[in-house]
Amino acid sequence: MMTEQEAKSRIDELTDQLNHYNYLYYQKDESAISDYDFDMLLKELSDLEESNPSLKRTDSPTQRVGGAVTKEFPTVTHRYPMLSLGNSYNQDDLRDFDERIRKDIGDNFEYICELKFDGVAISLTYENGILTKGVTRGDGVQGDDITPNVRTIKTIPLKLFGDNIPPVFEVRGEGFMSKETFSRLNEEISSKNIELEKAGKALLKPLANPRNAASGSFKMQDSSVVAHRSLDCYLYGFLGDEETIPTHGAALEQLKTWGFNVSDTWRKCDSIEAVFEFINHWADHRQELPLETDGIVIKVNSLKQQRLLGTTAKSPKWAIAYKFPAENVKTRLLSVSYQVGRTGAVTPVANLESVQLAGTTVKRASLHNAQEIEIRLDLHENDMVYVEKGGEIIPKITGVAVGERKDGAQKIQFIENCPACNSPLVQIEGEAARYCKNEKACPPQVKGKIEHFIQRKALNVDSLGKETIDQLMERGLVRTPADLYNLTIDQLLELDRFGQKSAEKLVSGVEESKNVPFERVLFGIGIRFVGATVAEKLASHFKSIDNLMQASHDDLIAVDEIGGRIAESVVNYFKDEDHLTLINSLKESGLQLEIEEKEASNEAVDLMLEGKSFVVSGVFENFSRDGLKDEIKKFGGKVVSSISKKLDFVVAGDKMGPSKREKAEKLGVQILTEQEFMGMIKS
Ligand SMILES: NC(=O)c1ccc[n+]([C@@H]2O[C@H](COP(=O)([O-])OP(=O)(O)OC[C@H]3O[C@@H](n4cnc5c(N)ncnc54)[C@H](O)[C@@H]3O)[C@@H](O)[C@H]2O)c1
Ligand SMILES: [Zn+2]
Repeated sequence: MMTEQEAKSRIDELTDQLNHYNYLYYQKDESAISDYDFDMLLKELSDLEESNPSLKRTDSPTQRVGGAVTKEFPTVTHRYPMLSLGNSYNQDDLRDFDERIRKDIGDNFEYICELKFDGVAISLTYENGILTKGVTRGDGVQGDDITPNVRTIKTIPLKLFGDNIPPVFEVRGEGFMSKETFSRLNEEISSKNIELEKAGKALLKPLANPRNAASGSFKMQDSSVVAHRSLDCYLYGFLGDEETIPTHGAALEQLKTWGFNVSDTWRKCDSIEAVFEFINHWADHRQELPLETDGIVIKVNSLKQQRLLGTTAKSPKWAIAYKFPAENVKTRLLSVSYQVGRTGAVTPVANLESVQLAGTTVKRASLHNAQEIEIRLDLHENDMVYVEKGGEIIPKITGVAVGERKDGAQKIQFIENCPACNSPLVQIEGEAARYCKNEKACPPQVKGKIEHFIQRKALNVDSLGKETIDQLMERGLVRTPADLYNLTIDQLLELDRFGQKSAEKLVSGVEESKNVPFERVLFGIGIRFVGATVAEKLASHFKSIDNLMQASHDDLIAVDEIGGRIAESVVNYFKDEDHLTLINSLKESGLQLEIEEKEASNEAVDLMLEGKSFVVSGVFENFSRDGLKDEIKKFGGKVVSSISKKLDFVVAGDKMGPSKREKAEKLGVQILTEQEFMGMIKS
């Protein structure tokens, strides 16, 4: 237990600290700590105050809305105070909330659940159907009159149409910046910074996150600049003097009919369990929304019951926010390391002080390229950085807490030499990446080429693992993919952790890869820009590696979907002596370097699918979708696009849509697996 003295000093400390964070957050649009950390400190303060009521300060952040009015705009007193919301982070908190409500109004009530849009609260006043005022929340009692800025939002109606419009009323909503606009603005800043950097001028600061960007934009003096920021707004509340609307849900519907932008994501929930379902759904899907959300807002539906429940000084008792676990945290940059890929592209990776983010421990974040490091983020050694988890697996750094940078910290400069082989790096015109051009001797590039060659979509030698490749390279047994075909069991037995069984398995895996069709071999040799699909196109057009090697730039671009960049890369590839040696030795080892020519015996191909119609759906292991269609046609079958009663077969691959499957089943169309189809055409 704390002594009273300890409690007092902690309460003082927290009060000052949180008031300072509020000041930065609401006045400067800066987040010095994460929202989650802020909320935890606030909770600590509120718990301490509860057990020591006499120590509570009059300026406590637990008692008031965090913002304030500014001097830049006229001040407006709100007709109805604009409050904050109570917070919760887990189901228990929500059950407590539900219990409190039951105690006050009994069991007969419903909730409306909405998304908690992450922007800034605004209040709009309409008089005789005309927008007359747009005001910020300010300190909750008074706000800034930002009407000209609010008018730049295209989805806010300036004049209302419809029935039953009250003579005077207020709507509340969240002004926000979409994720797309946020990235666009940051890209603009980034390209301006390239010029500023060239001119030796001070760089512009990138926007830290959409919320702070929206808040900063609403407070700008020049509304034409605000207009360029393409702000938007979702409305979620109606306030009027007449009691004409019975429920919150009805109010949302009414607002929509009057032309307000109401997000369709809200739902009525008749129990706290249904609320949990709503939360779980959006926890998985909120990344798909065009704007950021930081939680869910749960409100008692009946406006009469809302009035019965009332409010505290800071927030309504009939509503609560549930916040998603943090997906944006701040941590320290420890160092930047560089990785060299198969193509020689060097990618920087940030090593971070490990931190919990959305349920996982994060130690690394991708940094993309030199421009990202030096210009967009302007990273310095030991910077505190904001890390965010988007859809990708590797989190990314979204911004830097510039205020916390240590004096004299050095700017981070992208390396000039390859970290693996020390060759000078080069920048290719029109590309953001820097490359190590020592492709034949730079170890990670050599290794990357072999890994590319043996992957499933290429030669599919799954008995060869990364560590084995390392060992084979170290012992000089393998330098190019062609060397794989000369490996002997005896050589393999020399390797660490290799027994007779694994050695045999590897050799037979390599042997089997000789049956892999030409297009996959072509993909496997790893010509730049020749991915699996391009390889297939080239293979089916040129039929053999010999024809392809003789093809000119013009021959190549004459092929469907082959552009100049690919053509140039192919032509250059075959100019290299070492590549020709590789091809020759693959040929000698007996790999498939031409399409098995079935045309010659075309007459002999049984048209065993003649008169049958097929729909092809999903992803296949042995064919591309087009390849499979060709196969059907070759055997006399007909490929159609939609499933009907007349259809004979559906060939179903991986990821076939469930609705298609359902339809086929309903119409009694026979569904074939890839294997079954292959069985049909086997002669
Ligand atoms: N990182 C920091 O330094 C820092 C500092 C201060 C505050 N904060 C964050 O801000 C929070 C406090 O801000 P607050 O007082 O604005 O409370 P809040 O953001 O937790 O909740 C109230 C606000 O939610 C918004 N909202 C979004 N969708 C809504 C909907 N459908 N219905 C109703 N309201 C909706 C409204 O703007 C409303 O004013 C803190 O909990 C903290 O997370 C962070
Ligand atoms: Zn290198």
